[in-house]
Amino acid sequence: MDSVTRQRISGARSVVVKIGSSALTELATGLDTGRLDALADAIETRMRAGSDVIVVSSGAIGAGIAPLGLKTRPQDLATKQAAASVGQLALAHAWNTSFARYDRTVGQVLLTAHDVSLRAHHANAQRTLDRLRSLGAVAIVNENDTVATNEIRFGDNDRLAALVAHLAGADALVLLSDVDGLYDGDPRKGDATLIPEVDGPEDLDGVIAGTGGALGTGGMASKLSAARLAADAGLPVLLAAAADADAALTDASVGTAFAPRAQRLSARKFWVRHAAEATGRLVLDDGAVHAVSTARRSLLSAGIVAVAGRFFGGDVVDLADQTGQVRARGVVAYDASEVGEMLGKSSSALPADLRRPVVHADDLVTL
Ligand SMILES: Nc1ncnc2c1ncn2[C@@H]1O[C@H](COP(=O)(O)OP(=O)(O)O)[C@@H](O)[C@H]1O
Ligand SMILES: N[C@@H](CCC(=O)OP(=O)(O)O)C(=O)O
Repeated sequence: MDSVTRQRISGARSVVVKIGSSALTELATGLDTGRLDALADAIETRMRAGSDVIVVSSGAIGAGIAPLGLKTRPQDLATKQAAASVGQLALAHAWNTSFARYDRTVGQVLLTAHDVSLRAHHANAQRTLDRLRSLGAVAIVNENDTVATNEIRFGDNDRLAALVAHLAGADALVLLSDVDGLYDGDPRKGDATLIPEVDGPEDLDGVIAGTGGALGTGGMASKLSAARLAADAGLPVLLAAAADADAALTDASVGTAFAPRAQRLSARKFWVRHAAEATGRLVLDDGAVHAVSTARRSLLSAGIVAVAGRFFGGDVVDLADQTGQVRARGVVAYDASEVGEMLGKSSSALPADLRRPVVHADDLVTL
């Protein structure tokens, strides 16, 4: 159990540790401060050994269920938000109390997907995280559930944690859950085998990533997509049980280790693929789909058959095929109204100032 990936995780200078609701809360009783203390112990040990740690803590909704007299995890947005507003207070207080045992100060950082989608906001979050770190405080990050609506949600904290790891320039991501790693099928549904190492997509062939527990949000599928996102950013990921936090944070000898891809995406391409909100959509004919997704060429106006949305040059747009499937994303060079005028025209038929590619290959990522 001493792969290069595990060595990178155990030796990482800066680590994002994400803790799932299922590891911190119980439906009937809410927040489990005993488990939270054990996690804070393991994190403090890692910090004293010289690493910077950012905590991404789920559990606000889970911690709000019992105090509000609810019996199950709410499904509608308003009740989820009410539960999160109650629970986030308890959660932040519990982390504060727990780290106070070590005279360690904590800071709460609540983010929306919007905050990391726009590069200006991105820099704000980055600055706060950076200053907390330099002041020796631990950032406790969560999604700002009370203002996030369905359209602008991260969706799950696994994704939030991977994006935070990227924007904070961390060296590794550790996902702690109620399950001790990735199995080839949902272990609650019968026999399943633990997969200790994932070195590339081929190791996921045949793996069934099922839904989460009564309190979790995205289940295993969201952990796998967060691992892919982190891999694109060049970060190794460890998925382990919160009960094994000690081992996970000392020698990374437990759980499933996901190797990063050999060549990380450039920061710009990473941002286009994973963080930015698309403000419009271009529909491409088959030739243009082939050009951008297989031949990795720039998108020219001749291959665009339709345009939707209000966007401006420099925004990120989705590139879809004619069945509606989004095949790529890229930074568009023109405003929506200009692209509307250029549809289907070859560059030579356009005025000189509209002859650049609509999306340059360097600004384009396939999905
Ligand atoms: N292939 C799989 N391997 C491991 N766990 C799986 C798999 N498919 C589904 N699961 C379930 O995913 C759950 C963890 O996801 P979730 O409840 O969302 O956790 P968290 O609250 O930590 O984010 C586990 O309890 C496990 O039962
Ligand atoms: N922001 C939400 C958690 C959302 C979430 O992804 O939960 P989980 O799947 O348990 O990591 C909360 O604090 O309840």
